[in-house]
Amino acid sequence: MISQRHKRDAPITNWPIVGPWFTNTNFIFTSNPMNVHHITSNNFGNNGKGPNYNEIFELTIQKKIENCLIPFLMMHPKLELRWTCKMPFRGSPLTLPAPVFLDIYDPICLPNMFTKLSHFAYQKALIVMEDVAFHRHITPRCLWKLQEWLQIGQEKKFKEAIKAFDKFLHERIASKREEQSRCNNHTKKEDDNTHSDLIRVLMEEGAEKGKIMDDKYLRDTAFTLVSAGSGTVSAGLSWFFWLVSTHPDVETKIFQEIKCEEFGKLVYLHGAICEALRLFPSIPFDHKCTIKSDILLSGHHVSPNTMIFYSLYSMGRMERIWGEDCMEFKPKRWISERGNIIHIPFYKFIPFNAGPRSCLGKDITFIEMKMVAVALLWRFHMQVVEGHPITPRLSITLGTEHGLKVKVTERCI
Ligand code: HEM
Repeated sequence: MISQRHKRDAPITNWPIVGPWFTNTNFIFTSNPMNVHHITSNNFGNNGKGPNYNEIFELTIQKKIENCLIPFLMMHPKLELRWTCKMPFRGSPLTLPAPVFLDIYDPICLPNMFTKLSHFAYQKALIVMEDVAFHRHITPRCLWKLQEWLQIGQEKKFKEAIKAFDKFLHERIASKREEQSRCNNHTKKEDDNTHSDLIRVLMEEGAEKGKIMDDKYLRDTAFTLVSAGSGTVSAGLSWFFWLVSTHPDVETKIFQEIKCEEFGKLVYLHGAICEALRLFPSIPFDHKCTIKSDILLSGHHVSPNTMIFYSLYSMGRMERIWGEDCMEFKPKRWISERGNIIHIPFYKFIPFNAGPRSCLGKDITFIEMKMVAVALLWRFHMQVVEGHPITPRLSITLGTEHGLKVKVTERCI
């Protein structure tokens, strides 16, 4: 059972908030699934991200598991492992999206262990960018704009982080261009032992069409995918493992399922991942901004240029949506009597958002999370270290404030 402190079973609410003109505060907070359905899908055309959005956000999986994750854990038998960083699975061998998309070396990854590389700087830069973006949501625009102009405080850190992340991406692009020209000079394709990754795929796609993809296009695409897919998956994995380690019955059932079923049929594991993302959605809140005036399905009138905030975190914990056991981690709620996954519309199960602007990485997320869960739970038993505080961390992504501390023991299988 999850702490009642997080429970949100108050009536489905809509709160309009209008502040003084100079604070640019014209918000509505809603947790009504019908309103969310209306703004994300039915009346999608009327709800953009708002004029300030761009300012706010200036901003071969199997191989990876086998070469990095498993060797890392096997090297540390009876390991008491603590992912001390704020995002436990970040900067650890489990940070998959960037290595997969950008073919970067991972210092912990065998055989790169002894190579001196400091690519984790890009992860730190991403965390700073997310924190500052969160601040921009809760600070009056005139204040953070002033900080930006004076280049002080959070805004100074933001500029430095963007610069560091850009440097990292441009280095990757330059190295891929070099690799490509080396390959072009080779006549035999068999000699090509370079890896396939996002940048290379985009370059090759351009070459097939007779185009050269410019650095800006490559940088922007890589930036979107790495920033959207890095912290979200790491946060989802952290909460998933915390929930599984604190619910031994669930761990046993997942283990039994992995033993008996093929990867594509892991229904109970799928339910457990949905439950983890329901209770701890990696992106805890979202917003839209109206273009023209509108009437929400709850009957509320909204004027143009109003920010409508909806809490994905609260909506995952509401009795009216999920029933009396809404605070329980219950993978079974996702499984029908016939043993299939129950489909729940996205405006109710909201972690990936709903409508045309929903997450493009949903399918890859389930594949990644299942692969990591199978690889780890099959070989290792994880036990959360008692007394270590587990508190959600407020940012654009919902990490754990003090990291996750678990004792990892190899199973006898
Ligand atoms: C636990 C994992 C994930 C969660 C919970 C999640 C959640 C979300 C949410 C809530 C949005 C909407 C954000 C908004 O309205 O501004 C979004 C958008 C997006 N996500 Fe994910 N995401 C996850 C993983 C990923 C991964 C792994 C990728 C890439 C491979 C990805 C790529 C994207 C992209 C490109 C968008 C922008 C879509 C658009 O604006 O049209 N996501 N995601």
